Amino acid sequence: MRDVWTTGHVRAAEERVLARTAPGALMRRAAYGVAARTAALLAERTGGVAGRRVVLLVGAGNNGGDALWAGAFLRKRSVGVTAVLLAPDRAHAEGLAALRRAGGRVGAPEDVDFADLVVDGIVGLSARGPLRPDAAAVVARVRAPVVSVDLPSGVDPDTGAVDGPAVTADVTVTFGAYKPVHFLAGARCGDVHLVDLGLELADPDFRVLDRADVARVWPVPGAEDDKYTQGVVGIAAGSETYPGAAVLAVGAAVQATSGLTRYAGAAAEEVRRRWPEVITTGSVGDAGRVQAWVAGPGLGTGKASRDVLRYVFESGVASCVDADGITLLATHPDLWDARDPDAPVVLTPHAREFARIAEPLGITLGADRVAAAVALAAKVDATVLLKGHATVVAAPDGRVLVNPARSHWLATAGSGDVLSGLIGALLAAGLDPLLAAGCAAWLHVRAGDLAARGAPTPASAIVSALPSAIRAVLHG
Ligand SMILES: NC(=O)C1=CN([C@@H]2O[C@H](COP(=O)(O)OP(=O)(O)OC[C@H]3O[C@@H](n4cnc5c(N)ncnc54)[C@H](O)[C@@H]3O)[C@@H](O)[C@H]2O)[C@@H](O)CC1
Ligand SMILES: [K+]
Repeated sequence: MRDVWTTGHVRAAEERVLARTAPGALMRRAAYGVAARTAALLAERTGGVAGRRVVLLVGAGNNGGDALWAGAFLRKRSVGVTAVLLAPDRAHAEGLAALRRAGGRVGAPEDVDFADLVVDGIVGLSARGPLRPDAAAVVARVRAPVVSVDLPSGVDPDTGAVDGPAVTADVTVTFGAYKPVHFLAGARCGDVHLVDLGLELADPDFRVLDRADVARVWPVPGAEDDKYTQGVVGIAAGSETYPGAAVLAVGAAVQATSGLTRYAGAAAEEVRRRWPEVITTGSVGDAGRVQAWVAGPGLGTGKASRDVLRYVFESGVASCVDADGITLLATHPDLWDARDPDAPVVLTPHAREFARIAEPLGITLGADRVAAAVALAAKVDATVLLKGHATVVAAPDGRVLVNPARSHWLATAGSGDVLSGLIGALLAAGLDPLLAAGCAAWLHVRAGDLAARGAPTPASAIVSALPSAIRAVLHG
């Protein structure tokens, strides 16, 4: 589990440490970490360190100070270091003096063309908005690998939003704590390394699950278990027009756990043909007992579908409402009245579905995707999984998980149906809804990677890859 704090919290914690450490000590510790990673990347990309040319892009604040100090440390390893000062009269004075003492020089934007590696110290925690034109012009020249100090300049530290020129780093060296940008805009950051500064921080703004967290809670049958004790999930999905959504959601549920899967709907025949272990019926009322429902994928938005959703809400068990289910809630908000308030609901909107359901409630999906998900979760008292390149899962009590993508092959038709089946199976197994959604998103990404292996993948191949992904989770 990695804990992540927004910049306000990091800054406050830094102030407390600064007050009790020698002036400049924290910055040199941070800069030493940057220098170490820069040397490692130089060695990896060019086969050596001494004699290589590093250009520092130095902005007006302490982020630039870190870069200048890092340059001074690199000089000790005989690296040729040139600083390009973007705000010459505001460059960090001690850092610049240290670089000069160490034999580094101040150069011009053209020096970037001859760099073996560029260190981005343009802007850090105080960054607001995209790169300014002078900084953007220098960054546009960069062809060498980039190490970003704290975060890639031009990317919003707290939301990961990019709305103009910004740096794309190969490596980011950050200090004290992970910030939202590292997971909400992971692709901009490259490999992220954390340098410990001994900060004391309270509860994180969000968390990121890792393999061990998923392994700890993924349902594994014990000696006393049978198909019922592991949780029965019901899938209310698919229609005559869209039987595929049912087959995919059911397939994911069947492969996710050893609990029983039931299916209720118009695609019973197709489901049975593909998944003979599933108990199928034509309607939710005849399905029998379940511990959780998945309602919505390919279901349609007519009267019959509304009745399905109402039945699911009234049944008093946990549910995952996806796709057409979300649209129904947006167009017929009275459906919420059927919901047993003790039964947890997980909503899994993509951006357009999110807007559909949230805007009438006064919540807009802006740059801050985490804030939007948290607001909707609190408003409708449901766990909200907001899909995107970084999946945000917000619980109604304010806890948040973020699950970054590793590639974008998962953005394919039917992929969401697979995710909803996974969530349903984990809800039925009794996982806390936040963890059910978070672990499902995590496994979905890994299965997507296994299925795609660098090429487009159909969603049915993601379903097929689930057992391998679970094996990798459980057995390392
Ligand atoms: N506070 C501390 O204790 C520590 C801070 N450290 C470093 O200090 C950084 C924060 O330093 P500062 O608060 O001085 O601020 P920054 O260095 O992040 O920003 C400084 C200035 O950059 C300019 N700027 C803002 N947005 C810009 C944009 N889009 N394009 C171009 N210029 C822009 C503004 O004039 C801003 O005041 C951290 O990111 C980290 O690198 C580290 O040295 C560790 C210790
Ligand atoms: K930076």
